[in-house]
Amino acid sequence: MTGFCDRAWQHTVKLQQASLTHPFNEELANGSLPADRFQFYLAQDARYLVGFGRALSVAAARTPDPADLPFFAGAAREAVVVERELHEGYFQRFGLGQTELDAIETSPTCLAYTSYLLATAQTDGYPELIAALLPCFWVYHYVGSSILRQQEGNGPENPYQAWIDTYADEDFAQSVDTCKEAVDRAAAAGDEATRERMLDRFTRASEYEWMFWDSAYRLEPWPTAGLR
Ligand SMILES: Cc1ncc(CO)c(N)n1
Repeated sequence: MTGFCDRAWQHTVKLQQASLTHPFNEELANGSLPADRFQFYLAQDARYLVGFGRALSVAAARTPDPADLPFFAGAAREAVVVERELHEGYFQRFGLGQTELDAIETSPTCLAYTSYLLATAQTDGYPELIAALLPCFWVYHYVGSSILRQQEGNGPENPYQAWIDTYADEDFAQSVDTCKEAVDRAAAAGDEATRERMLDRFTRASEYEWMFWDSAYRLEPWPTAGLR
């Protein structure tokens, strides 16, 4: 029998494919992505990761299965500490200091996605929350590992290689598997209405993943910025 996660991926397969072939990721893969778009992405992602870490901490606190607690608490730490180190490396490489970062305003999409995860953590049940958190792992590993596979053997130095390697990594693959197992268990323990809501949260988060790259590629401004 196929589990919830396999069905959820099938349900969103067009979206996942579109994330992979988005110009942001195609240009990241061949190294041609303009630095300002990657810098904008990093500034947004640094803020996103704090919200993601908070939502993961809520999942750790609320899991009915103590065996899942170390995973969610550990993932919260990874999001805030380890991925932050990846960012720091890039901030140095691009000469981005706190002043430059502060000058990049949190984008509408970054705020929407982060707020969505925090609202889900606050108001939804545990199964819906972890279904919303799963694409954050799965989509990144899918994109990172697909890019790495495409790159096989070719090789001038790509400035984005550290990013690609982080998400293609075996440790990150392990996180995807652990999260999928927790989501499949929560889906199996719930009723059909719960699974419907889980699918909705999974789909919405997958949409936000696509939008996050798209918004960085467009250096998404606030349409109201001129009205302040
Ligand atoms: C937007 C986004 N989603 C997922 C990840 C993976 O942790 C990330 N760094 N940023």
